[in-house]
Amino acid sequence: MVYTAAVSGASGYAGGEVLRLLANHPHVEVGAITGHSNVGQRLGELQPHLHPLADKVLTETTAEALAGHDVVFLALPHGASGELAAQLGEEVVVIDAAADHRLESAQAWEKFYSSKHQGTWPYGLPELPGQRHKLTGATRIAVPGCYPTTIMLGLAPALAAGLVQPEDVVVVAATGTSGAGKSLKPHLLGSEVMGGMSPYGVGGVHRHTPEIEQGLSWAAGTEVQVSFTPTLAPMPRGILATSTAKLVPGTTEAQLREAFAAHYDAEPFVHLLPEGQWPATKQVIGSNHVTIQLAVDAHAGRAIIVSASDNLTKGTAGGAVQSMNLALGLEETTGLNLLGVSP
Ligand SMILES: NC(=O)C1=CN([C@@H]2O[C@H](COP(=O)(O)OP(=O)(O)OC[C@H]3O[C@@H](n4cnc5c(N)ncnc54)[C@H](OP(=O)(O)O)[C@@H]3O)[C@@H](O)[C@H]2O)C=CC1
Ligand SMILES: CC(=O)N[C@@H](CCC(=O)OP(=O)(O)O)C(=O)O
Repeated sequence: MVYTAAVSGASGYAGGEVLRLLANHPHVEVGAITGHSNVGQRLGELQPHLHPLADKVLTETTAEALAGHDVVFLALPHGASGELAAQLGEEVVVIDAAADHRLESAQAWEKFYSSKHQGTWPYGLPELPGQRHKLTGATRIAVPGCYPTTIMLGLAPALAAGLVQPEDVVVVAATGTSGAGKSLKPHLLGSEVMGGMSPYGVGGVHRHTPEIEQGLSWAAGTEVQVSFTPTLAPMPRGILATSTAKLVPGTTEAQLREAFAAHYDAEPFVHLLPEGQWPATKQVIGSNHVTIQLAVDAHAGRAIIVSASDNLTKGTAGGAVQSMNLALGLEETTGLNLLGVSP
């Protein structure tokens, strides 16, 4: 069986990565590809690494252009994505990389996105407790943000097992520049980014904070409070998140390791590394993997959990294709790479 898929935002980073994965997917044929300022351009000029699709031309991003496909990937800025999604037929499977339908709380949405809440879709992170069955056969899926994917997968097993306290979770994470998209921004110029690191969105104001709290609260079965600080690192791709949480007194490292093993042993894309090995972005670049390692800081009474992902693969497009596979009833791993490209 071959399904047709349209990809909007095909000139951008997320859309480009969706196309890279679909070009190798045995059950998908790429149909319409759409853009905004790059309409009329050949894909080969915009995404030269996608040579099998080079002669496809970007058309205007409209509901009409996306109609007639089995699957539509939305890889557009939030807002534009929500507006378009509302015009798509109910029968088509819509996989949205943007944030418009991720948050259940209208209050949190309005606070962090300053626009009207559009409702919630099944959340495309099957490894989070309780989510996989909602994705099977779904026709609307909201793909998580890249930081939330990496951070929630690192913390969920500890919270679900009740081994860390839910009200004192602290996360500092570094991301590569592609997380900010392909459009020109002065703070992303090579001369600003190369050779140094800098924080941004400090003080609980980053819009991924409510998304991380939402997913971790689902996992914990109680409200989780997170202090999240993102930083920008001089690399094109990758996220490395260091999460710490106060241990429930008496919790041992062995108990934590058991909880992670129970959670992830059967998961193809999430791995607790062997003791002594630590996650590094280079090991996961280009793959749909999230790698995790943990330690107990007995002095501080905290669990330290480090997780790594490729923000464009598992953090966006890989998560999107994994979600599509579930929606269509395909093997979840189809078309997805299990190996990184290190070094
Ligand atoms: N980059 C990442 O790591 C992640 C991204 N996401 C989400 O994926 C989405 C795309 O992000 P990303 O690819 O990084 O961004 P880019 O800036 O790289 O790409 C944006 C794409 O959207 C198109 N576009 C811009 N404005 C409009 C509009 N008003 N109407 C229709 N199309 C428009 C652009 O077309 P053109 O170039 O032709 O103007 C381009 O194809 C965003 O919602 C982002 O939050 C989610 C997780 C991680
Ligand atoms: C470096 C950088 O700016 N990264 C972006 C990552 C956000 C993202 O890609 O996800 P959403 O889909 O939730 O917007 C940021 O911190 O906003």
